[in-house]
Amino acid sequence: MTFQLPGQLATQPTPFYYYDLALLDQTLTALQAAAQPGNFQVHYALKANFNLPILARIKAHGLGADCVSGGEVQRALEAGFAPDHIVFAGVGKSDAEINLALAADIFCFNAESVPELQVLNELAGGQGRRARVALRINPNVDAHTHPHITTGLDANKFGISLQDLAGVVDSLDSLPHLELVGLHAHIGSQITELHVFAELSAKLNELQSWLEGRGHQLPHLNVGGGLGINYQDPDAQPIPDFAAYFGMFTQHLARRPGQQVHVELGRAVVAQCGTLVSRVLYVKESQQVRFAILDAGMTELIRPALYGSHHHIQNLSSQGVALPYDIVGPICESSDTFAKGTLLPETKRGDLIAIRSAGAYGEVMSSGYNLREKAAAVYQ
Ligand SMILES: Cc1ncc(COP(=O)(O)O)c(C=O)c1O
Ligand SMILES: N[C@@H](CCCC[NH3+])C(=O)O
Repeated sequence: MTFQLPGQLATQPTPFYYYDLALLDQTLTALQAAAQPGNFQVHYALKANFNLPILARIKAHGLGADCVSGGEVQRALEAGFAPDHIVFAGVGKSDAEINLALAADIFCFNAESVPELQVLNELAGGQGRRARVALRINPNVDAHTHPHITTGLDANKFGISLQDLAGVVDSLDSLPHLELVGLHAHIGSQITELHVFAELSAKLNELQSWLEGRGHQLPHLNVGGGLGINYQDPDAQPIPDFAAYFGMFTQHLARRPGQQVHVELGRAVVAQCGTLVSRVLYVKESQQVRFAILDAGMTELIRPALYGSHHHIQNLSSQGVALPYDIVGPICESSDTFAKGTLLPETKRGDLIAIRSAGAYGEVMSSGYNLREKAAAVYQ
């Protein structure tokens, strides 16, 4: 499979995000084919991409929604996700956000600290409700990914550390408006070394037995998201290996009879269906470097500037001889660089450039820096 921009988009003003909805559908079909036989329930992590046409497809394939803000809870409801298919995580939920989610009667809050549990208890009581909570634990498992997107180590702000867990569980006795329904963990994103999920499972198994010993049965376990994608060669692997991902939990998680296991994938669902399409404004050759200056920049896709991330870049207009280019945007920052020394066919002003695998954490992280207009999203 090679990437092609639908012909009618060749005249679309650039930059824009192009979403291949057929690929999204194929991805969702493959995801559910891998999840359903093992009875895994997938809550899609809206933070990766919350555009309504994308959410409509995701909902149509039977996934739930994992949200990290009141805005995302509202967006999930607007997209038609049933409240009992919505979960809400986040280390800093505001009172207004908690009240909104309580009023909507969402399935579960993934709670991350004693002070948060206390506020949840008070606000649930104020609404005359009991809030279902899962304790997000910090298992201190290294996800072997970029440090900025590692979330399950002691040094990270996320979750309840294992040393504090006994105290947190004790505190539940004095919080009558909460109902403990599960354990939750999420150790990081863009994970490609799947053995880390075996380590996570082992930690969850230990904790589950310990909680049962204290009289807490858990109707559900939530193992988070994190499955990585192939940024180097998206055409070689447009659909992630979902079977391998679920296989890790089938093999290593000690699931109790009837227990639900939730996963919260974001990137693996939407990354490959999205492409940032841009045009070359100028080619500038200095003594050492040949720059291709695009009309898209870090304002449209910040991942390379923020994490040094690689995205596969193609010139869709040229078949010429390959030359090395530093591919940069128009923003007033030297970090506004998509790639250095990338080989592209000889490139000129007006050429269309595709920046691949941009469907997750692309458009959602865009900004108006330099008073830029938001890029359009087109769906085919
Ligand atoms: C709590 C939680 N769940 C799910 C996700 C989705 O992760 P990913 O896009 O890596 O699948 C994230 C983001 O890392 C997260 O923080
Ligand atoms: N924004 C990150 C992923 C963060 C995941 C959310 N915890 C990325 O682009 O890779």
